Amino acid sequence: MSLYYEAAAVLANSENAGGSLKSRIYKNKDLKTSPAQLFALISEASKWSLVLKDVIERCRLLAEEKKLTPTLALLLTHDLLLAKSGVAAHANHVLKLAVLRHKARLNAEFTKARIRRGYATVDALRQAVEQGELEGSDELSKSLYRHPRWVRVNTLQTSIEQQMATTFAGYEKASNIQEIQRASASAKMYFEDPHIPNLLALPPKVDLSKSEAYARGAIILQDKASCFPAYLLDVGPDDGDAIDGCAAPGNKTTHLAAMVSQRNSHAKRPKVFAYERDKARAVTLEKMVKRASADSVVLIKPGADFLAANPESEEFARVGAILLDPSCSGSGIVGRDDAVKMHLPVPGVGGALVATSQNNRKRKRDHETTQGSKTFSISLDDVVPEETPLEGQLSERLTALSTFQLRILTHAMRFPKAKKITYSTCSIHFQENEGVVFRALASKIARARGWRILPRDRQVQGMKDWNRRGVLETEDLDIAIGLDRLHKEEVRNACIRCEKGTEEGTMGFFVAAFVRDAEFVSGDTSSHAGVAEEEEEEEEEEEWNGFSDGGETIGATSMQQESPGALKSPKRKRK
Ligand SMILES: C[S@@+](CC[C@H](N)C(=O)[O-])C[C@H]1O[C@@H](n2cnc3c(N)ncnc32)[C@H](O)[C@@H]1O
Repeated sequence: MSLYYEAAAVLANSENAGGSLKSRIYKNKDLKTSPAQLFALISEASKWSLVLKDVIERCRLLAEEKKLTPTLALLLTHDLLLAKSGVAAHANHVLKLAVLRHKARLNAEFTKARIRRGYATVDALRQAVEQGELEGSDELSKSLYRHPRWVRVNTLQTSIEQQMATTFAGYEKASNIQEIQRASASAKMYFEDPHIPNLLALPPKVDLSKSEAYARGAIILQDKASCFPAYLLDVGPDDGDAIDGCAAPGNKTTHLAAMVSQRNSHAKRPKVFAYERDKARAVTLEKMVKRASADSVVLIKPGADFLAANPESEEFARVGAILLDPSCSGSGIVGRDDAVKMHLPVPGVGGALVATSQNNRKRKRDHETTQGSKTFSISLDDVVPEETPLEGQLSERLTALSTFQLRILTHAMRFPKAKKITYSTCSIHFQENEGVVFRALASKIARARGWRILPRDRQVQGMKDWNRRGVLETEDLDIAIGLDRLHKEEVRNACIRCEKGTEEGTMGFFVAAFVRDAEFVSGDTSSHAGVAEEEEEEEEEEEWNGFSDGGETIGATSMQQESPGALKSPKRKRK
């Protein structure tokens, strides 16, 4: 019987504290029940919860059986009505008796619920539940544009052709993304993305977590927008090594590693240095990199602060490209559609009160049974969110974050051989996006080292074709001062945005790329580079106080410490 109590205890943590449902169950060594049995009960009961909630409320089960909580009632009713071997408890157990007493009424209400929904047989209803059709119609009416399940095919291990012939064999090809957004939530359909190579869109509840390809990292669940930075960086054979300055959990790192590997022969395959300041997140990064078979390309710097990386270090002498995806407000993040919703019955709601001529009580109307209903989402699988929305006073947070983001970006501009940088956030706020870009372009280091925006017409094809571009919130913004109208427009149009809840099916996102020409790259001839170095020396002490040479991390700060003060770089000890 511990099965039901333990399942109810797991579900009591609806905030998903401590990880996804799966990891919380499988990592809990104190459980008496088998993790597989517990996980199966919860995920099955949640799929059926929309129907069972209705059944339980109409039977007034909670009003009559005071020992049952809404969660216990749902789990027990599920097993009573739908599990092959019924309620898993001995015959006289108090919980089993509590539902068995109502078996006939629960069965009758279950039949009525099926008929009301228009399913001729239990098998037909079961199929609809499995395919998320009941939830689907509910959600579809709420939102026109459902968020697809984006799947990146990991070219370090496989190809899109191989995946079409195996993992997605039998899937129907959609002709546009809207077909995916409107399909039933677990329909076996795919759409090949026209902007990002090796990316597929699937309906949101297609369950790939049990597929062999997902388990071994051949496919990676990654939002379309999150694939933009590595693709826009467009690393080529002449770009040498790369850095991912803010790497965990590692989706962009492994994408970058795949692109670096694709474009270089094995013999001269460059490295990707992956910085992650947070030690716990660095552990996840290591796992993700290994699972994606990117460990021969990626060199992880666990617990290391990118701001403390010494650009002059010999180790980075070949770094030509830098990807920066720093912590941000997370305001573009889309709620997880793949999470399973648990609809709990509400005590005192429903009530199969039979109408009598005496008291003229009427059966409560359908809509009343849903009033006050409690619904929560549980995240079933182990996909790690890239960012967690940060809390606090928005304007203060934005000022602190954008100061930190600018420091990260201008630090990257100091790497002597770097000629490409992408800067991205999953934020929708101007201050963290175009605001940082304008400030970076106006910085002394950018001017001294010849950094400029990568204009739209020089971007890689898929990004050039993407129509949602940057915004300029106010014309007289101080950060845009010094740029003439045409240049401002060029920068705005070079910035790429994604909006959540649109027909494009992306999260809210921002990315821009910076480049500089060979004559500015140190060691590549040119008088410009000489002038740049002189100018830069002037500002060095004023703007960046550095750290120890050799890229050692000192005083790495944690995400929670990102107040403007805490975000200052540690001191550099000069030789
Ligand atoms: C938005 S997340 C990165 C998501 C990641 N790019 C991906 O696609 O999976 C930002 C990460 O940067 C890390 N971070 C923030 N500041 C850093 C710094 N100064 N040096 C290294 N890592 C940093 C945070 O701990 C966090 O894990």
